[in-house]
Amino acid sequence: MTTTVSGRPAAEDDRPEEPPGDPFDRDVLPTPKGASRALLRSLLAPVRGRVRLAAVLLLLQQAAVQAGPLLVAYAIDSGVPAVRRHDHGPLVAVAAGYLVCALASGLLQMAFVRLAARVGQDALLELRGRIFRHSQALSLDFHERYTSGRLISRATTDVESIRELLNDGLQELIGVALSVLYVSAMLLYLDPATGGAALLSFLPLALLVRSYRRRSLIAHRRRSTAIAAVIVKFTETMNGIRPVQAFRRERANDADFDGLNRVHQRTNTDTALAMAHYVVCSRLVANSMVAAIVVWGSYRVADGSLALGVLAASVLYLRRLYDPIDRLGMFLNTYQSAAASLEKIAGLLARRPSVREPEAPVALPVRPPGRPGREVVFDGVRFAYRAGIEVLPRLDLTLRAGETVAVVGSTGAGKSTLAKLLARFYDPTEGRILLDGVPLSALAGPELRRGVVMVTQEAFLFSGTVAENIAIGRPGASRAEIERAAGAIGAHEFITALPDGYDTDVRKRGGRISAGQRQLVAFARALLADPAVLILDEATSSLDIPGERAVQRAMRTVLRGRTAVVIAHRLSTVEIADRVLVMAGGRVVEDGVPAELARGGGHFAGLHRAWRDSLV
Ligand SMILES: Nc1ncnc2c1ncn2[C@@H]1O[C@H](COP(=O)(O)OP(=O)(O)OP(=O)(O)O)[C@@H](O)[C@H]1O
Repeated sequence: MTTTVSGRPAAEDDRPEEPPGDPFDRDVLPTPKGASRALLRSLLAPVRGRVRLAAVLLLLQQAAVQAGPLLVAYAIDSGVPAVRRHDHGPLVAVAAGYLVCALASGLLQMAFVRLAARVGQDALLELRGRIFRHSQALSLDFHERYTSGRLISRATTDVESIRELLNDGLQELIGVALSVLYVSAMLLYLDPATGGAALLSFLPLALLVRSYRRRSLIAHRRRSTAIAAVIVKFTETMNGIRPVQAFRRERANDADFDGLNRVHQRTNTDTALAMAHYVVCSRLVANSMVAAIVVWGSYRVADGSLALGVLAASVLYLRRLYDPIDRLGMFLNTYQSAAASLEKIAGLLARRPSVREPEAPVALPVRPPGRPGREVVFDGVRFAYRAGIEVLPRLDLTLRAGETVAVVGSTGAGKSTLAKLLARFYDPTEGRILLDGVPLSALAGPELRRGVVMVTQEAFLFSGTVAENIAIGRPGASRAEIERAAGAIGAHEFITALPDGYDTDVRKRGGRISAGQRQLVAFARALLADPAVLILDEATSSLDIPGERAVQRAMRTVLRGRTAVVIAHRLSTVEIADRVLVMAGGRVVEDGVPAELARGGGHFAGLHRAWRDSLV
């Protein structure tokens, strides 16, 4: 079995075309063949013209650089004998030529670097934008499994390694390739025997490069995975800093982080070791070759079959031939790092949203005036998050337009799943969900979001002002509309009491807005959105009595005049509902008017009694 730079078996590192198990357990998602290259091509396509111009600049710059030793040979073999004849012309011409070449090479280099930097930056701007847009468009099931830490790693460290390739790496590669071509041509021109011998030395060097590329790609893949793991741990810990501190998880987290950090350090060392191995071996080959050619050339100069100037120029050219081999190592290092990153980004960009926009969207029928909300039908709906583990076995359910439906049941009963299906965060595995007779899957995104809105438990606030947070419900809403919505919800008073009123930044003065107030802002947002169907995942965290009353009042306002589904955790919420659904094991086991069900002898009656007792 072959072993890798870090001593682990190579087999486990081989490119996972069809990796066993869950692809999300790995950092590299399955990528269609050639996707990395296609991605790079598509990034460079809009700047193709400038890439060509940059290549021409580099071509000319190399020609200026490589003219040096030829001028030296001319100076020794023609200039010096001419000086002996008191003819200074050739030597002056050599000096002038040298100066012109040096100047031209500097200016061309500067023009190239500026152009290449602009090309690289344009391509990266596009790539970062693509990663963001694509990630945002991917469905919830993807985000639940991929994690935001990995996405951050893709958009930062992976993009950064591609930046290095575009900025420095390509210049290195083109520079190396051109100088090898020029130098080989010059050597062959000066002395075909020496040139031929130098070219032969490329054979062991090519083998070295091949082996280095393989080792280094493996090392870089591991390194990029290790960085992502560090970022994932970091973001997860900081996002959950409250439970971390509440449960004194700091020590355990330190230990976990230390472990991941060390893996990262080790993978970094692995990439450096692979590079060092290559550099040492390539220098050994290069130096042995130069020594051999110098000895052989000296004998040829001694027996008169080679001019001294040609030997001197050949040795200068040989040095220039082998110098780029180190630089080639640098380039390969950058390239493999970028290739590993490109592979991961391509894998991410190859994911398609599992919840797709319809190809031929259908509009919702116009609501008759005065009719509140829309009718919702779950038609033979079955659902599994993961293949084989069915969470909703089969659901046939009709929610009448304008009805407020409370959904209750023990934890894991499937309440949130039902709500998320109705909000089309997921598509049913089988069956359809209809809104006034139109399948959700046939509604275009904006139409769906106007039709169905879900307010989640955590009542998330985005960075920005309170007014901006409410306006998310209806972009473009006027300040008066925002204030009216907040007033209807009963949030106006607390908002105006904030230091900058509606213009208070919710993040900067973090924590200033309490849990109950956050919910009120979320309700105001929903009221402004004015959807036909509102889904509300009631917060489980208990508020103080005035806070609770304010939220209850606000809830009544926001639910009025539409079809509403509330995942209820409180008796007071169930009591305002027209209908209650009791769920167990993914099925609706009871369905009726709350007061009637409470009088019966089923699940809900028990739950109702327990609630009442807890209030006494
Ligand atoms: N993202 C997910 N991936 C896989 N399984 C999930 C996912 N979300 C929920 N489940 C599973 O689906 C089942 C129903 O979960 P759901 O969240 O709908 O229950 P719930 O009634 O809303 O519970 P709770 O009141 O605790 O929120 C549970 O067995 C749960 O483990």
